Amino acid sequence: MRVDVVTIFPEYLAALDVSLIGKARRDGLLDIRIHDLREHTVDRHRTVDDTPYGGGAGMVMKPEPWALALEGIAVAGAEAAAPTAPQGARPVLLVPTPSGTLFQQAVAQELSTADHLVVACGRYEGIDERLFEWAGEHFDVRLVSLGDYVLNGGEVAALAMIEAIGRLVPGVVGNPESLVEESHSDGLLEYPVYTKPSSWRGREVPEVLLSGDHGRVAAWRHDQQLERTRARRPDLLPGDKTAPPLA
Ligand SMILES: COc1cccc(COC(=O)c2cn[nH]c2)c1
Repeated sequence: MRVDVVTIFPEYLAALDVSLIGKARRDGLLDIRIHDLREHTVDRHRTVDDTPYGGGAGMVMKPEPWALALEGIAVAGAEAAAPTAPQGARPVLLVPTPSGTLFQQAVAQELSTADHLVVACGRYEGIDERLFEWAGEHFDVRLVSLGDYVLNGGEVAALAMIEAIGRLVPGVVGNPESLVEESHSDGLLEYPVYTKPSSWRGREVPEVLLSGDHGRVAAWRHDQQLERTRARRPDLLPGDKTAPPLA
């Protein structure tokens, strides 16, 4: 998968050189390229923002530098896209924004199958809306929120989304088994985990986990997932949300 990130703070994305994502880059599984939006300005002051029409506080990002940056990527990307990419498979333009649809594991799963992801990191009060209208002609535009809170810019959200998506690309995570039993992969929260020592500061590991009875362990883990999900995220449970508390 090719991933282009456009930002006015390229150094923010240095974290993508570390750990599993960094290794996937070095192994060629993820072709991640960071672009400085200011390289695509046309004035001496390298202006990327201006005051909002209609007034109000803050600044709005100008559409032209973004269009120039994205054109450079989309055109270049078209040549460099994986030869197996189906003709006309438009790149996904992923825009982290408080006004987007909620980013969830299902979205990460879907986007992990894309050939080309372009992530636009907005700042200030946002990007001129016409940029997204223009981009819709060349990209599959996805305005996505990490959650109901506001960050100063899209970079932190981009790191989270790229990690959530990238780790699902085949080969990035060594043992794909570890992707199966994760929180949200089966719609429930993850069960509690334990490791050595079996007795720690007077606290014991649940006996069932030491029993060697895989059937009992699996049943206990599933019960724990249900209990945790009921307690912390009843919204994830299908059907009647007011299920009576566990006995
Ligand atoms: C594209 O325009 C903007 C404007 C303002 C901030 C941001 C950064 O994203 C967030 O703040 C965010 C993402 N998910 N939850 C919060 C982008």
